[in-house]
Amino acid sequence: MAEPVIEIRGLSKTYESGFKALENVDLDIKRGEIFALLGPNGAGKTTLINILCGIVNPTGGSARAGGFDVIREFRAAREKIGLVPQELTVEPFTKVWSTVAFSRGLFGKPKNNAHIERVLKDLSLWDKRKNATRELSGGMKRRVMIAKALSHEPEILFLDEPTAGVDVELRRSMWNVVRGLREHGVTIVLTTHYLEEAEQMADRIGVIQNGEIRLVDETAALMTQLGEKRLAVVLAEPLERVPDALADYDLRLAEEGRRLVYTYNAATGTTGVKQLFHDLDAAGVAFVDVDTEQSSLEEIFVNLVGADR
Ligand SMILES: Nc1ncnc2c1ncn2[C@@H]1O[C@H](COP(=O)(O)OP(=O)(O)OP(=O)(O)O)[C@@H](O)[C@H]1O
Repeated sequence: MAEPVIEIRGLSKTYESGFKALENVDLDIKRGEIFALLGPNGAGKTTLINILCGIVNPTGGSARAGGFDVIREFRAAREKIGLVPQELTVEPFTKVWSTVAFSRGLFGKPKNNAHIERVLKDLSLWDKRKNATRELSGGMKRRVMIAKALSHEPEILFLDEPTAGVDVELRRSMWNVVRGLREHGVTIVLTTHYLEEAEQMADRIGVIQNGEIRLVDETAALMTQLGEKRLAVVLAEPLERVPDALADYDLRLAEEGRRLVYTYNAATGTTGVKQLFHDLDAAGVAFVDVDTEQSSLEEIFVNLVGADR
């Protein structure tokens, strides 16, 4: 495993109200990966990020970011981190260049115009550098927030729901921006409830629910290990019910009996598809076409977090 850039051990948070927002979280984030923290509202995603950024104090456990303890070595750890919070908070009248350069100054870093220029170019904001932020579109403002978070050359970038309330086109362009940042060596941790976003963007996904990490895995492995596949057989003649001869298969009729849907797990090795075709033939069920589909992360997620979602 690549060297972890974030190490979280037994981290817990009970708020003063007595509410347990995090319970005994263990998690390593690898250097250079895009990690998606996926969970329903109130799962504890922001609490976790806020602890790593020194905004919330944990009530148990420890965490290190970029090699520094986030509490005992707060300043050093914080310098390694760029945070893009959920809410858009840009100063309306300040010019893009100044607002980004100013953020760098807040970390006590010496001026570095070449770095600011590179960040603005990476985020396609270079042409807007002389504009006041209020003259920008919502998507551009969000990119300004990212530029600010990158101004002090952090190793780790936290994006708390980077595409909340953003349209599909902008969301896709944001995904490209984030992938580009990874190519420049930044480790990215993002929170999302958009499953598609985690699926499209992340190298690994951690599912968090009720303050506990339920599962961490490579996105691709998650998809195949947990992914059920479905085979839809398009029937020549609609059926009223599944023939008794096929009762041993996980079959259901769809589209008013015009499709017979077979569910199986592709990861188990034997799919049973060949035998099913044989048995369909033997039962005198004629078909004209087939399609397969793999379950999306959405379904996996719903199966995992169930009714609490
Ligand atoms: N200051 C606080 N005092 C008491 N409870 C809090 C406080 N901040 C957060 N919580 C509670 O902790 C839980 C986790 O909140 P958190 O913001 O970490 O969730 P989240 O996963 O980021 O949710 P969302 O996806 O809605 O942003 C929630 O039930 C929330 O109400």
